[in-house]
Amino acid sequence: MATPRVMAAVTGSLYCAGGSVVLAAGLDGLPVTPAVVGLLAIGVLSVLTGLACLRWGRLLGRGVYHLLVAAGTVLIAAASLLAEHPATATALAGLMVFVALDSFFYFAGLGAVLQLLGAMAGGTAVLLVRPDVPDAVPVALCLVCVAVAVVVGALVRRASSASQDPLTGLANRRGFDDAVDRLLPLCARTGTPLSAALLDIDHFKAINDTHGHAVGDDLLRLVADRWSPALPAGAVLARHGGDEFSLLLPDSAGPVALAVVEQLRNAVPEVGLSCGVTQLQPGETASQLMRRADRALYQAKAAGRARSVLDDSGPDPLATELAAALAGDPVAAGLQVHYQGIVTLADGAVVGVEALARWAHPTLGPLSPARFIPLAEQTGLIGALGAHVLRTACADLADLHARTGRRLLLTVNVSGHQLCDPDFPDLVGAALAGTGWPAGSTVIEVTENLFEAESPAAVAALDTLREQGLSVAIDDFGTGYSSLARLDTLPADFLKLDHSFVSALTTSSKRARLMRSIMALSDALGLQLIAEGVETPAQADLLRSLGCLYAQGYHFSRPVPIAEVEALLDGAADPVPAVPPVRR
Ligand SMILES: Nc1nc2c(ncn2[C@@H]2O[C@H](COP(=O)(O)OP(=O)(O)OP(=O)(O)O)[C@@H](O)[C@H]2O)c(=O)[nH]1
Repeated sequence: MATPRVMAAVTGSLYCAGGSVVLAAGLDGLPVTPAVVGLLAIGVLSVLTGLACLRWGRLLGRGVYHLLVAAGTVLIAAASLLAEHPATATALAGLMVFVALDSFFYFAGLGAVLQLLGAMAGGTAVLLVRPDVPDAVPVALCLVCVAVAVVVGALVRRASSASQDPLTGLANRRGFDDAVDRLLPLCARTGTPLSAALLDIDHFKAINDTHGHAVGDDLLRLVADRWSPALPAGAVLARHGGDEFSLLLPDSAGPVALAVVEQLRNAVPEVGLSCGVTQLQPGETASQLMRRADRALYQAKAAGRARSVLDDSGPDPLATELAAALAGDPVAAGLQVHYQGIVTLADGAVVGVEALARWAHPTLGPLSPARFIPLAEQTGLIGALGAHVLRTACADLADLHARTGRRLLLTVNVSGHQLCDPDFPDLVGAALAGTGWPAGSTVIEVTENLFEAESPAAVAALDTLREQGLSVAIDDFGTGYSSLARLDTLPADFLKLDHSFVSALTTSSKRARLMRSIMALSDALGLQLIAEGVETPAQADLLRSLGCLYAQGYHFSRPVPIAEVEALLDGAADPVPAVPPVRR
């Protein structure tokens, strides 16, 4: 049977097609007469109904489609009656074939037959009242409608058997997936609960091995036969595969679903069953729901089998809050951007800033980025968060430039996930264009691991960004496993030396020698080095003596809001405006 999405697409398309035919018939009948106006009105109404159906039809219940199909019959009959020429009337009555198609595609049994009879009666009646149409035409129309209905009905039956498990007669995995796809958006929209469960026969392989597959098959049939009549209304039971059954329970919250599953287990006391139950969480996809059911099933098995486990672990509430903050007003929700100065080691002058996401949570207070950045990565919110940081930072620095005349270098962290989004370069371009901040003063920071993963999409995005005039920095350099020999092939302009490397500088002479070598290497490759995590004057002095030009760290400045960045500029050791590092 067709899903709401398919019914919307088919009904919408057929209404548009039929409406266009009626419009063409109306325009053919010019000059304007009342009949022509009527035809044009029917045509326009049909096309508009079709477009509305294409847009919103998937939200409608099956009952509304009965009305839409019946309305189609009425509109076609009216158009056929209004047509001036017998050939036009016949052609328009021929659109009843659409009704025959819909009836047996969407509905089963009496509902389908009544719709078909209505179409045949309507088409026959309007053609019979016209003396200029031969009597054989309505007969032919009826035959064509019946033929279409029979063929469509047979095809639908065959297609639905593809969704059925032949052994138990239950839905198979495909049928179950179709049911989830149908019910999940409906429950999400109406806010009614939806629960899912996986029920697995314990040690079924041993039953097969000991008593043979025929006994195993009998057991599967027995389970299905006992369960089917015990299910609550609206429940969908499927054989998910092998000895695993899946159950979908609309209108049931997790604890209710758990009780239903326990009843099912009790209905077959001779069979050991492990079950995982879970309730749909807001914003969850079908695969996330079933993954949690699977996790609960695994827990039931791990706890010793022959039991049910309810997985009530919903998504992290902070993720839900982060999603809401990013979708609404991120600033009001406390999402901020702070800036850590990048200085020239020679004089301590601030020449750039790294933009860093901060979350001053309204109730929990300031949250560590280690708490919410990985969460954003896991939940796919990192793109929206990164876009917010980028836009804010560009606007803040453009504003700072307008007020002080100081053009700082802006570095922004970007994850592999963001880079692999094909729209990312356009998003960056829009942020720059929208704020007037120049590409030449912007650096995209990516971690070394990105290149280890050798993601071609990410590397291609970096190439595109560099073509747009931005620079690229390899962040946390020294923590990954990048071969030094590969450094010359990376699309990068800066190396940001990780703080763990910097912190060991003053305690290990080997590190200092290694540092000298890295500087020589990066110099030879045209990469500018920025030392991160400089926390003590000794580290700064050593880096300076080794010839390192740029650094950042608590020794120079902590990350601060934009309002305090100006003070960093004022407090710079050298009153001469600093020149930011540029791409070579
Ligand atoms: N009789 C029969 N056996 C099937 C059918 N489909 C799959 N199987 C068998 O079902 C068994 C499922 O194996 P497992 O998933 O390891 O199940 P189990 O032995 O119950 O293991 P646990 O679930 O961990 O207790 C396999 O031996 C399959 O060959 C079927 O249609 N009929």
